[in-house]
Amino acid sequence: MDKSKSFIQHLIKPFKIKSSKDRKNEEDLERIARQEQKLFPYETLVAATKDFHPTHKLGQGGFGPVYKGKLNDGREIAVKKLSHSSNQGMKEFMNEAKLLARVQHRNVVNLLGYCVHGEEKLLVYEYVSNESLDKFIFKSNRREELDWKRRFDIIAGIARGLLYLHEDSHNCIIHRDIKASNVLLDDKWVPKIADFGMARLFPEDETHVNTRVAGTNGYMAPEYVMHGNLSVKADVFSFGVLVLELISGQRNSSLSFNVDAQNLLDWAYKLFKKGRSLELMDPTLASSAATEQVAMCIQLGLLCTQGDPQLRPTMRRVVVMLSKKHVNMEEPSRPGVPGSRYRRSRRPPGMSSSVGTSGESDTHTSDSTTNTNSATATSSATPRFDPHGKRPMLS
Ligand SMILES: Nc1ncnc2c1ncn2[C@@H]1O[C@H](COP(=O)(O)OP(=O)(O)OP(=O)(O)O)[C@@H](O)[C@H]1O
Repeated sequence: MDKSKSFIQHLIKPFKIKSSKDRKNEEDLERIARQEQKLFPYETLVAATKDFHPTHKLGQGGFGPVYKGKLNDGREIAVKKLSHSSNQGMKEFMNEAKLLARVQHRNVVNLLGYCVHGEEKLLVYEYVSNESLDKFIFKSNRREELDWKRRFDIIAGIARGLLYLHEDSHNCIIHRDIKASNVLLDDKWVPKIADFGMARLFPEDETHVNTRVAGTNGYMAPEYVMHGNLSVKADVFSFGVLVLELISGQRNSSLSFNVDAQNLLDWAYKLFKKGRSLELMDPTLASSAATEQVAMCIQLGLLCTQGDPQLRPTMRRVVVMLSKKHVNMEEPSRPGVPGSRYRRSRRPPGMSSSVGTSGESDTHTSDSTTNTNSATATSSATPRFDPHGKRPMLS
């Protein structure tokens, strides 16, 4: 009986007059479908940025100019026009962008979608209203805006964002370019990691040489610079450098005062060994610092920048350490000598793209509980090159 009733209801359902609730549901579904598509019409971006007007330009990065825009629904966006040096085909670009647009986390700059127009390729990001971290920590007139609590929360947020990219997003994403200028701050000082997955959008072939220039930066893990061995531990190294920069207000690549050390890592290690870590601290933090927490973060920064990638903790362990009041931490060994970035060189044949999807050669396995080797660094004797454009020139 019940069965036949439901059969009849099923038959008459399509003929029922739609209620406003039904219509609303349908509209919602359409909206969700459109959002899922993540494909922005070019005209929408032209209107949002006032035809890419120079006054809307936020800056020029290595991948092309970035413009601020506002969508009709009021959302603010940042539109990155990829330079034509990306030799990726349209279909591949759309596939990769679609994949990256699924990467969503509070501590990464979310990619809202993408657009293709003729030869042009564009990425549409959520707009992050405050500036990048480097504009605060290295500028004497802005340092005070970041007291210790804010800096600690920023460290913890970046750690969570990186953990997500490494372990919790659909594919493992090794960022490769963690640095202060790639962390944007929102109006509540929440840190957002920018520029993840760019290597996926800029694959190279042997005939294509991108002229992206990157200067010395002091963030790159030595094993990556020297041997092209890429693993999540390269990001852990860069994260460690960033932690020590956030605490000291000094750039690793250029200490602004005279100390008996080659760079910030070396200085931090020497102070740590003498039991005087806190001397590393930015003087503007004196009144707000929780000294025990600062000392813990210095030790954490040193653990992350150890020369041996296998000794560096995973981001999962970093997040755990940061969430505890008291942690037993290992004694850090000597820091690695950070690498510099030079003009991109050609990629050797057979090198895969950067996101560590399974089956690619830049793979890793993350050990989420221990501090032992979680990186399966590539062990080829031939140096391998990062298709991001930040390559060492080894010859
Ligand atoms: N989502 C965003 N919201 C707000 N501003 C942004 C956003 N993305 C980028 N910007 C700004 O646009 C400018 C260019 O950024 P982009 O990331 O392209 O290059 P960069 O970080 O300056 O250099 P590089 O490409 O070498 O990392 C920067 O000033 C950055 O702060």
